Amino acid sequence: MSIKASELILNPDGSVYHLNLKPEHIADTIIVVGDQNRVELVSRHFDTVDFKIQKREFKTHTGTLNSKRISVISTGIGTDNIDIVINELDALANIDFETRTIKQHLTSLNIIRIGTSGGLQPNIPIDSIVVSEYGLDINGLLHSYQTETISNLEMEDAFIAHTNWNSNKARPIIVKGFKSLLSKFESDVTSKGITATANGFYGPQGRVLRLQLEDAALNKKMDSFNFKGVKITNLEMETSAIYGLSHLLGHNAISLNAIIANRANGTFSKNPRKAVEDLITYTLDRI
Ligand SMILES: O=P(O)(O)O[C@H]1O[C@H](CO)[C@@H](O)[C@H]1O
Ligand SMILES: O=c1cc[nH]c(=O)[nH]1
Repeated sequence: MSIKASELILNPDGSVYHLNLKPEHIADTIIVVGDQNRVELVSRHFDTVDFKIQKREFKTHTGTLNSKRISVISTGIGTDNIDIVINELDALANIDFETRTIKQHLTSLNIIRIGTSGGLQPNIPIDSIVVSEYGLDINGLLHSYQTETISNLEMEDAFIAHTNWNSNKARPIIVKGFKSLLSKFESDVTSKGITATANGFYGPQGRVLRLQLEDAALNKKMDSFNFKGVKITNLEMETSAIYGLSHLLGHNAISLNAIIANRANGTFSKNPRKAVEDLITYTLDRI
């Protein structure tokens, strides 16, 4: 069955709607970063960059590193943007744009997030790296899809009970990471745990400037959550959607974050750019 023009939207030049990419423009290994200025910080390590494009916040560079073809794409901020990026990347890999039909042989992409994040545990140092063992959706995005196969009910129920989760909010979904990529990217300089993915930077991450929070104790309750030894390490805005959509579409993903804020101690990195550059080097050394 052919996918309608209103569902799979292609630009007049045949590229996919938001990313502005054609299938030949992406590699099977794709680094995703939030900040469009980070694309260049990654691709300047490549041996070659043979393709560059940008539309809105979605900037892509594709090239080679040690003979391996790699793309780096900026997602902008938030799971709403991740929904666009992962669905359009999957379409580029697995839908025939001529016939608008799903390909017989599907390609599994390796998607690697290089992000920044706030640490929740007091003992996770500023400027260190957290590898996400799980993504915790406290933003609701994944509820638009059929999540029975990817959710972890026992863990989610324990989180809901521990935090006395407000039932007016979307039910949290906890998605496991991908074993092979986890073992490739974790080391004795990384911490690992659950990455909570919020749908905002201020209230949704427990920050107070002028507005009071619905649940002022939520960050503390997340800090102290412990499910069979697994704790919530950090808060950011993309990982749960990357993990959830990657599982559902048959891709592999890993999320690596430089901890630039420590929410438990109230501290912020003195040099966040260096923390990000160190994470880029760490990641590229292991690809
Ligand atoms: O630095 P990036 O990758 O954008 O990640 C983090 O920074 C942004 C908020 O400042 C959010 O996107 C959050 O997830
Ligand atoms: O605290 C932080 C730091 C970076 N990004 C976030 O989403 N939160």
